[in-house]
Amino acid sequence: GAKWTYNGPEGEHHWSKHYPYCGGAFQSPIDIKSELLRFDPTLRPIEIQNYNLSPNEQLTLGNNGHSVQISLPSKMHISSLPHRYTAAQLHFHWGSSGRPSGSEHTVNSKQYAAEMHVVHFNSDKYPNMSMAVDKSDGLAVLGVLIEVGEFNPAFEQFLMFINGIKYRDQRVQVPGFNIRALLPARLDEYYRYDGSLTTPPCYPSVLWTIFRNHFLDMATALYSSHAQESSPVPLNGNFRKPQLVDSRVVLVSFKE
Ligand SMILES: NS(=O)(=O)c1c(F)c(F)c(S(=O)(=O)CCO)c(N[C@H]2CCCc3ccccc32)c1F
Ligand SMILES: [Zn+2]
Repeated sequence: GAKWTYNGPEGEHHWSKHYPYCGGAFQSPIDIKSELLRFDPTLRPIEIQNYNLSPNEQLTLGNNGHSVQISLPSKMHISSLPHRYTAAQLHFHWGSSGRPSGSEHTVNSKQYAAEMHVVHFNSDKYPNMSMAVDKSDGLAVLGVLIEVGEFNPAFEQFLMFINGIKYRDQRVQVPGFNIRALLPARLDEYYRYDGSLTTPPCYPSVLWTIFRNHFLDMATALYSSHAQESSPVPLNGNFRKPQLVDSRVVLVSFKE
């Protein structure tokens, strides 16, 4: 598709010119405000399968010019939703040196240092991500709000390789590790709402599950430009601003 960025003439306020859904309803992220919350006792703890990957497995860590992503094996999936949602990839959103906070979702307007998304597709109904990405029951994304705090060794499992993917379209193979360790201890406390991809084409196809915050120390220099480009463009501030909630309600699995 057309180029898009987080700032400037192809920034988020212009996305809807080429990607109409970006100007539509059910958009993500949102500011998760206390007054929107409705306790739902039917929300079960998230159950995930095969997240503990062996070091013999190779994962592809890549810089796609919009984020750092790790491709995930299809044995990883969420088993507690009405359909099986199979993992496709995980990626991050973060701030910049000038604006250190870079989470997409905010809680009562508090923006966290960063946010991790583990993207899954409904493999009961669709053969792959491409077929699922624009269907209303197509995707389920697990979101982790990340605070800068004591170092989490699990992130080190791939951060040590990040110098190999400084530029767009660079990829490296990294040994598998326990992806579960990137998620918070409690998978029973989360916010749940119907939303969208937070990047173009912004399809309203995502069942969002946002866990409470997490600790992480993530710092390194990445670029959204190719290695051969003379003037490197830093890859940072890759977060979209909160969107209109309209008449949506955010369900919550825990009492404040
Ligand atoms: N915040 S978000 O909405 O979860 C989100 C991102 F923010 C994000 F940057 C990406 S991206 O890295 O692929 C770069 C832009 O598409 C994705 N990719 C998804 C949706 C697009 C198609 C596709 C195909 C295979 C695997 C993953 C994906 C994304 F879902
Ligand atoms: Zn994301």
